[in-house]
Amino acid sequence: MTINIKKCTLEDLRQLQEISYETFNETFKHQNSPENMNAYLERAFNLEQLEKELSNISSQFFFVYFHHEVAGYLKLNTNDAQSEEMGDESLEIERIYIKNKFQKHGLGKYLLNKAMEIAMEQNKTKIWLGVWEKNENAIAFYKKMGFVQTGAHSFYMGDEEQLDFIMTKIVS
Ligand SMILES: CC(=O)SCCNC(=O)CCNC(=O)[C@H](O)C(C)(C)COP(=O)(O)OP(=O)(O)OC[C@H]1O[C@@H](n2cnc3c(N)ncnc32)[C@H](O)[C@@H]1OP(=O)(O)O
Repeated sequence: MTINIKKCTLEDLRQLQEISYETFNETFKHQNSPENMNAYLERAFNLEQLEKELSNISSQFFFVYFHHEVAGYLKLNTNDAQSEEMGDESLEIERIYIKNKFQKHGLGKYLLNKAMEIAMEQNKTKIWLGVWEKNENAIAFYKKMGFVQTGAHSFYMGDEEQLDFIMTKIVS
Protein backbone atom coordinates (compact mmCIF):
# COMPACT_ATOMS: atom_id res chain seq x y z
CA MET A 1 0.00 0.00 0.00
CA THR A 2 1.55 3.32 -1.09
CA ILE A 3 0.39 6.37 0.85
CA ASN A 4 1.98 9.77 0.30
CA ILE A 5 1.22 13.25 1.59
CA LYS A 6 1.93 16.69 0.16
CA LYS A 7 1.46 20.17 1.56
CA CYS A 8 -0.68 22.23 -0.81
CA THR A 9 0.38 25.53 -2.38
CA LEU A 10 -1.51 28.08 -4.46
CA GLU A 11 -0.74 25.93 -7.50
CA ASP A 12 -3.09 23.31 -6.09
CA LEU A 13 -6.03 25.71 -5.92
CA ARG A 14 -8.20 24.13 -8.62
CA GLN A 15 -7.50 20.58 -7.52
CA LEU A 16 -8.33 21.61 -3.97
CA GLN A 17 -11.63 23.07 -5.13
CA GLU A 18 -12.42 19.88 -7.03
CA ILE A 19 -11.79 17.53 -4.11
CA SER A 20 -13.51 19.86 -1.64
CA TYR A 21 -16.70 19.89 -3.74
CA GLU A 22 -16.61 16.19 -4.48
CA THR A 23 -16.07 14.97 -0.93
CA PHE A 24 -18.47 17.43 0.71
CA ASN A 25 -21.13 16.57 -1.81
CA GLU A 26 -20.82 12.81 -1.49
CA THR A 27 -20.77 13.04 2.32
CA PHE A 28 -23.76 15.32 2.89
CA LYS A 29 -26.05 15.38 -0.16
CA HIS A 30 -28.29 12.60 1.19
CA GLN A 31 -29.09 14.50 4.39
CA ASN A 32 -29.48 18.06 3.07
CA SER A 33 -31.58 19.89 0.48
CA PRO A 34 -29.93 20.70 -2.88
CA GLU A 35 -30.52 24.43 -2.17
CA ASN A 36 -28.66 24.33 1.14
CA MET A 37 -25.90 22.18 -0.32
CA ASN A 38 -25.37 24.53 -3.26
CA ALA A 39 -25.38 27.60 -1.05
CA TYR A 40 -22.74 26.03 1.20
CA LEU A 41 -20.55 24.73 -1.63
CA GLU A 42 -20.57 28.11 -3.35
CA ARG A 43 -19.76 30.04 -0.18
CA ALA A 44 -17.12 27.70 1.25
CA PHE A 45 -15.31 26.53 -1.84
CA ASN A 46 -15.32 29.39 -4.34
CA LEU A 47 -11.85 30.06 -5.75
CA GLU A 48 -11.46 33.42 -4.02
CA GLN A 49 -12.27 31.94 -0.63
CA LEU A 50 -9.95 28.95 -1.08
CA GLU A 51 -7.15 31.19 -2.33
CA LYS A 52 -7.50 33.31 0.80
CA GLU A 53 -7.35 30.21 3.01
CA LEU A 54 -4.35 28.76 1.15
CA SER A 55 -2.53 32.08 1.63
CA ASN A 56 -3.19 32.27 5.36
CA ILE A 57 0.03 31.45 7.23
CA SER A 58 -1.99 30.00 10.12
CA SER A 59 -3.69 27.41 7.89
CA GLN A 60 -2.23 24.37 6.13
CA PHE A 61 -3.78 22.05 3.56
CA PHE A 62 -2.45 18.61 2.64
CA PHE A 63 -3.39 16.14 -0.07
CA VAL A 64 -3.11 12.45 0.70
CA TYR A 65 -2.31 10.17 -2.24
CA PHE A 66 -3.19 6.50 -2.50
CA HIS A 67 -1.20 4.82 -5.26
CA HIS A 68 -0.44 8.29 -6.72
CA GLU A 69 -4.09 9.40 -6.92
CA VAL A 70 -5.37 12.24 -4.70
CA ALA A 71 -7.62 10.38 -2.25
CA GLY A 72 -8.41 13.04 0.33
CA TYR A 73 -7.29 16.19 2.07
CA LEU A 74 -6.66 17.75 5.45
CA LYS A 75 -7.01 21.36 6.59
CA LEU A 76 -5.39 22.53 9.84
CA ASN A 77 -5.73 25.88 11.59
CA THR A 78 -3.81 27.52 14.41
CA ASN A 79 -3.96 30.90 16.14
CA ASP A 80 -6.59 33.27 14.66
CA ALA A 81 -7.41 30.95 11.76
CA GLN A 82 -9.25 28.60 14.15
CA SER A 83 -13.02 28.75 13.71
CA GLU A 84 -13.50 29.17 17.49
CA GLU A 85 -11.35 31.12 19.92
CA MET A 86 -9.45 28.18 21.37
CA GLY A 87 -6.18 29.97 22.05
CA ASP A 88 -2.62 29.62 20.82
CA GLU A 89 -2.05 26.24 22.44
CA SER A 90 -4.73 24.54 20.31
CA LEU A 91 -4.72 23.18 16.79
CA GLU A 92 -7.96 22.75 14.83
CA ILE A 93 -8.63 20.05 12.29
CA GLU A 94 -11.13 21.98 10.21
CA ARG A 95 -11.46 19.41 7.46
CA ILE A 96 -10.49 15.82 6.99
CA TYR A 97 -12.15 14.31 3.95
CA ILE A 98 -11.40 11.04 2.18
CA LYS A 99 -13.15 10.20 -1.10
CA ASN A 100 -15.75 7.44 -0.65
CA LYS A 101 -13.87 4.85 -2.67
CA PHE A 102 -10.72 5.29 -0.56
CA GLN A 103 -12.36 5.18 2.87
CA LYS A 104 -11.55 2.47 5.41
CA HIS A 105 -8.01 2.02 4.08
CA GLY A 106 -6.29 3.83 6.93
CA LEU A 107 -6.04 7.20 5.17
CA GLY A 108 -8.14 9.14 7.71
CA LYS A 109 -5.93 7.79 10.48
CA TYR A 110 -2.83 8.71 8.48
CA LEU A 111 -4.03 12.33 8.19
CA LEU A 112 -4.97 12.45 11.86
CA ASN A 113 -1.50 11.25 12.78
CA LYS A 114 -0.06 13.98 10.55
CA ALA A 115 -2.15 16.56 12.44
CA MET A 116 -0.94 15.14 15.75
CA GLU A 117 2.69 15.29 14.57
CA ILE A 118 2.33 18.96 13.59
CA ALA A 119 0.61 19.76 16.89
CA MET A 120 3.57 18.23 18.74
CA GLU A 121 6.13 20.07 16.62
CA GLN A 122 4.36 23.34 17.39
CA ASN A 123 4.07 22.54 21.11
CA LYS A 124 0.28 22.56 21.06
CA THR A 125 -1.48 20.93 23.99
CA LYS A 126 -4.87 20.21 22.39
CA ILE A 127 -6.21 19.18 19.02
CA TRP A 128 -9.91 19.84 18.35
CA LEU A 129 -12.56 19.78 15.64
CA GLY A 130 -16.25 20.41 14.99
CA VAL A 131 -18.33 17.58 13.52
CA TRP A 132 -22.02 17.63 12.56
CA GLU A 133 -24.08 15.81 15.19
CA LYS A 134 -25.64 13.66 12.42
CA ASN A 135 -22.30 12.61 10.93
CA GLU A 136 -22.25 9.31 12.80
CA ASN A 137 -19.49 7.79 10.69
CA ALA A 138 -17.03 10.60 11.43
CA ILE A 139 -18.00 10.75 15.12
CA ALA A 140 -17.32 7.02 15.47
CA PHE A 141 -13.98 7.47 13.71
CA TYR A 142 -12.93 10.35 16.00
CA LYS A 143 -13.95 8.38 19.11
CA LYS A 144 -11.89 5.47 17.87
CA MET A 145 -8.97 7.88 17.48
CA GLY A 146 -9.29 9.02 21.11
CA PHE A 147 -11.32 12.24 20.78
CA VAL A 148 -14.00 13.09 23.34
CA GLN A 149 -16.88 15.53 23.10
CA THR A 150 -16.09 18.75 24.95
CA GLY A 151 -18.75 21.13 23.65
CA ALA A 152 -20.95 22.14 20.73
CA HIS A 153 -21.41 25.09 18.40
CA SER A 154 -23.89 25.99 15.72
CA PHE A 155 -23.12 26.02 12.07
CA TYR A 156 -25.05 27.17 8.97
CA MET A 157 -25.71 24.86 6.03
CA GLY A 158 -27.34 27.33 3.66
CA ASP A 159 -30.13 28.83 5.76
CA GLU A 160 -30.40 25.86 8.12
CA GLU A 161 -28.82 26.07 11.55
CA GLN A 162 -27.14 22.79 12.49
CA LEU A 163 -25.28 21.60 15.57
CA ASP A 164 -21.63 20.61 15.51
CA PHE A 165 -20.15 18.61 18.37
CA ILE A 166 -16.75 19.90 19.42
CA MET A 167 -14.39 16.99 20.03
CA THR A 168 -10.95 17.28 21.59
CA LYS A 169 -7.86 15.19 22.14
CA ILE A 170 -4.91 16.01 24.37
CA VAL A 171 -1.61 16.05 22.46
CA SER A 172 0.76 13.46 23.85
C1 LIG B 1 -13.61 18.08 11.12
C2 LIG B 1 -14.27 17.41 9.94
O1 LIG B 1 -13.78 17.45 8.85
S1 LIG B 1 -15.79 16.61 10.18
C3 LIG B 1 -16.08 15.75 8.64
C4 LIG B 1 -15.31 14.46 8.58
N1 LIG B 1 -15.28 13.94 7.20
C5 LIG B 1 -16.30 13.30 6.64
O2 LIG B 1 -17.34 13.03 7.23
C6 LIG B 1 -16.09 12.95 5.18
C7 LIG B 1 -16.45 11.52 4.86
N2 LIG B 1 -15.71 10.54 5.65
C8 LIG B 1 -14.36 10.42 5.58
O3 LIG B 1 -13.66 11.19 4.93
C9 LIG B 1 -13.73 9.25 6.34
O4 LIG B 1 -14.69 8.25 6.49
C10 LIG B 1 -13.17 9.62 7.74
C11 LIG B 1 -12.18 10.79 7.63
C12 LIG B 1 -14.31 9.99 8.70
C13 LIG B 1 -12.44 8.37 8.27
O5 LIG B 1 -11.39 8.05 7.39
P1 LIG B 1 -11.12 6.56 6.89
O6 LIG B 1 -9.93 6.62 6.00
O7 LIG B 1 -12.35 5.97 6.33
O8 LIG B 1 -10.79 5.82 8.27
P2 LIG B 1 -9.55 4.84 8.56
O9 LIG B 1 -9.58 3.72 7.58
O10 LIG B 1 -8.28 5.63 8.64
O11 LIG B 1 -9.94 4.29 10.00
C14 LIG B 1 -9.10 4.46 11.14
C15 LIG B 1 -9.67 3.66 12.28
O12 LIG B 1 -10.98 4.15 12.58
C16 LIG B 1 -11.92 3.10 12.47
N3 LIG B 1 -13.16 3.64 11.87
C17 LIG B 1 -13.29 4.32 10.71
N4 LIG B 1 -14.58 4.62 10.50
C18 LIG B 1 -15.25 4.09 11.55
C19 LIG B 1 -16.62 4.02 11.91
N5 LIG B 1 -17.57 4.57 11.14
N6 LIG B 1 -16.98 3.38 13.06
C20 LIG B 1 -16.03 2.83 13.86
N7 LIG B 1 -14.70 2.84 13.57
C21 LIG B 1 -14.34 3.46 12.43
C22 LIG B 1 -11.30 2.08 11.54
O13 LIG B 1 -11.81 0.80 11.75
C23 LIG B 1 -9.84 2.19 11.91
O14 LIG B 1 -9.59 1.44 13.09
P3 LIG B 1 -8.17 0.70 13.34
O15 LIG B 1 -7.17 1.79 13.56
O16 LIG B 1 -8.41 -0.14 14.54
O17 LIG B 1 -7.88 -0.08 12.11
